[in-house]
Amino acid sequence: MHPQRWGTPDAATVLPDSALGLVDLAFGLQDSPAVTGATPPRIALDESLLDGLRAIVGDAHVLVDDATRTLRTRGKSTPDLLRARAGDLTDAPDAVVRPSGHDEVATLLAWATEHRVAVVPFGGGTCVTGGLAARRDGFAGLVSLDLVRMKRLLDVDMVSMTATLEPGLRGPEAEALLAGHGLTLGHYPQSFEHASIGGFAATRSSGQSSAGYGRFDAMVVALTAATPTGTMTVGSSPANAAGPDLRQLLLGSEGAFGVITSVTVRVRRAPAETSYEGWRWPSFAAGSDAMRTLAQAGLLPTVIRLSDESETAINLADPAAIGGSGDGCLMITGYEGTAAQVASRRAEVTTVLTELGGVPLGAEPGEKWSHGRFGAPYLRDALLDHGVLVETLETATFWSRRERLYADVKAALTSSLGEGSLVLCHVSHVYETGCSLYFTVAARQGDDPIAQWQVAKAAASDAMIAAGATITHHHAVGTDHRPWFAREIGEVGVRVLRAVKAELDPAGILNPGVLIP
Ligand SMILES: Cc1cc2nc3c(=O)[nH]c(=O)nc-3n(C[C@H](O)[C@H](O)[C@H](O)COP(=O)(O)OP(=O)(O)OC[C@H]3O[C@@H](n4cnc5c(N)ncnc54)[C@H](O)[C@@H]3O)c2cc1C
Repeated sequence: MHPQRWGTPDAATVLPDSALGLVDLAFGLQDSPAVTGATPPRIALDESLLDGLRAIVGDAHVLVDDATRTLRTRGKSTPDLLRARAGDLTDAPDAVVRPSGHDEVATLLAWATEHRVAVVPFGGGTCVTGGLAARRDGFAGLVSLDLVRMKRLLDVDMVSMTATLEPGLRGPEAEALLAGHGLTLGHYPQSFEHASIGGFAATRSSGQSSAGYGRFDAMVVALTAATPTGTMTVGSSPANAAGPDLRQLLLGSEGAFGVITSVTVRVRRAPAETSYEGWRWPSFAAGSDAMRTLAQAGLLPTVIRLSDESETAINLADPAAIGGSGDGCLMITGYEGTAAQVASRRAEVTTVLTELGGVPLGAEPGEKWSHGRFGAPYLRDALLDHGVLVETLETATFWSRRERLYADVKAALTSSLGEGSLVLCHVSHVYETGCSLYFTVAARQGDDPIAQWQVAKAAASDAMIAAGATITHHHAVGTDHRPWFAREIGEVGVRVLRAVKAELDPAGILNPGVLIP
């Protein structure tokens, strides 16, 4: 991936004149070019430590060149991109180390413990919560443990419908391997094209088809992790009552407890048919109530998302048509499966949504959404180029608190970003008992856009905790969410996590400063 932008340069969004005119009107166009030619700081690891790494993974897999170190610096949140655009590479690792498999990872962790070297597991690098910006003070150096060589499909069990994957597989690579067996995982976060299997597990990711396939953590039946004090293999059966579920200790552990070296997931037959369509609702509340009705009746489609009035009006999915998308609230529904499954679920959903007052818009909005579903992050770069601050955040709550959460977070963002800012929202994931709200903001960049965003983010995070919601539904904790995470889980929860950390990583070499409050 480009070190200062999302994805690949070929896919970059070029804003059409119509959109540029609207951006100018809303925020005032300001040229905001990225600094080029910045180099990472001096390598802190001395030659004998680098030789130690080389002895474990081989000379070719210990990389210390500027370009590789730059590419493994931080993740892809807007503050990460703003720092990268400003030429700030202070979080660059001293070396990038690429193990070939579980045993080399385990040896690396033992070596790092002995030599007090901090280790940051690196999957796809799409983290948006500071989970790749570990603390380095008190350590002899910091290495990025890049899982890029661990890309095998280790096993397929067609009887149980499970597959065991190595962590370095990116979303499309995993899907391509599974497609060879007629299977799919069905996990499509917006970062799908670049994020990895290990990253999905380590952050408890949730994809756009979560209504049909479930969150990533719900797909995982077993996993193996190398920790500094030994290997943990968990998940001996589809379900059990053998004490607390230790899979859940590793899922969402963000590289702070161990490095996930294989993941066994539940898989499904690749869908023979897919069909996406749009619905219009008179209000966000009416559309949300319809989603709740479907979820509680057990009638969810594979994909369901609902934009609020502002997001519907702005129509971010299609840069060529920004600002031109009509009234009310747009809902996208999608169906995947056999032709019979698609037809029957679509008929059931259509009956319920029509009864509740939804207006069917046909296939066009659905197809447009499906076509552009991985493209929106490129729009952020185009807007950053023109001096617009763009960022997202997400949360989740129970249905009975949805309205308050929406109002409070929106008010917090609007008042802290000031007049002229845009705050957009959609319901991104739906459950029987509640849903996730995903906010996108845009504002004119001030002199210090990172501080500007941090103020807004803190206000929104306070509002989430005050409303009894979670600080994150699927982006994870990283470093950015740690203070609010501590408030969410309470003092005893914090002590439990610290105790686990002390047991699995007594020297604290794994992702220092990430996750654990
Ligand atoms: C544009 C954009 C869109 C996004 N959309 C979504 C979305 O729709 N849904 C969603 O859930 N998230 C989304 N994200 C967030 C991000 O893609 C997810 O958190 C993803 O799961 C991270 O995977 P990764 O492979 O890139 O992990 P990385 O960014 O490499 O790492 C994330 C964290 O996990 C740790 N880690 C990585 N691999 C391992 C491993 N094998 N063992 C232990 N620890 C490990 C890292 O140290 C880090 O702390 C989005 C991000 C961006 C930039």
